Amino acid sequence: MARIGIIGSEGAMGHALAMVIAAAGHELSGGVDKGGDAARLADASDVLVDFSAPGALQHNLHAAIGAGIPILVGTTGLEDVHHLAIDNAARAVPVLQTGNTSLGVTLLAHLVREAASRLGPDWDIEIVEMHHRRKVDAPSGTALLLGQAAAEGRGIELASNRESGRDGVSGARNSGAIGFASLRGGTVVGEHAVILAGEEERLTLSHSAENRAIFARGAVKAAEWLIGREAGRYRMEEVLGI
Ligand SMILES: NC(=O)C1=CN([C@@H]2O[C@H](COP(=O)(O)OP(=O)(O)OC[C@H]3O[C@@H](n4cnc5c(N)ncnc54)[C@H](OP(=O)(O)O)[C@@H]3O)[C@@H](O)[C@H]2O)C=CC1
Ligand SMILES: O=C(O)C1=N[C@H](C(=O)O)C[C@H](O)C1
Repeated sequence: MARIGIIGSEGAMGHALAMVIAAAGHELSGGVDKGGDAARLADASDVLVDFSAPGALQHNLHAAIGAGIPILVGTTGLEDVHHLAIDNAARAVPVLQTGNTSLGVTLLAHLVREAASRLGPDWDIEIVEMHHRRKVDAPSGTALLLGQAAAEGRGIELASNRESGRDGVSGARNSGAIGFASLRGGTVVGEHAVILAGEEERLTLSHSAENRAIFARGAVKAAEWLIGREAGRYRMEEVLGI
């Protein structure tokens, strides 16, 4: 049994996590939201699970370091400065950051890497995602994770080949670009499709999340796995062994 502390405990993911933590026989050591004391929560926990907001990240990493415990970062909308902070924190404690903790998306990323590598640069890659109307960041963390997998398969950098938010006379598609399109509406939990468009044929690899429990189950698995590890930055693939 592990003592798991939730950052973002009153949010949609916080509620999904609390149910999975109880079902898995772990102890919910507490939860914090905006203005809460993450350091105190960390002192009472074996591991922190963060599904909150990018603005909270630095504070949460400090809390984990202060208590000497691992932290799983599921929050999306992260920028370079956040990834740098994660790299620094990972020198002191185990940290796992991922835009999607589900088994399905973790496997999908492998398939996308493989497809992008085998099909080569003549196949255009476009990533389409749809989420609920409350979502504040775009493209989704998952779309970016899948874009990163495609870029790795291609042997290119995502940052310099990324095209998103096309509008107006935006010009023809740049050769080798990885495109992103984001839809928002209703209560959609998470839909992602990676389209590889070639000459007169198209391959689509996709994932549909039907319930946030899939993210919560993966997050709890990752939290269990992180306890007792050496300091370092880990990936979801390592947790799931795929
Ligand atoms: N990696 C993955 O697999 C998944 C990632 N996510 C990501 O997780 C995050 C949360 O998603 P979701 O639960 O739907 O969002 P919600 O908006 O439902 O919940 C966010 C929670 O975080 C809290 N919060 C906001 N700012 C802070 C802060 N500075 N410190 C502590 N808590 C804070 C909010 O509290 P308050 O209301 O007081 O502001 C709220 O309780 C998003 O970034 C989302 O993209 C979501 C699903 C899966
Ligand atoms: O905000 C959400 O809800 C989700 N966020 C993650 C993302 O940005 O990809 C994961 C999932 O798709 C749900």
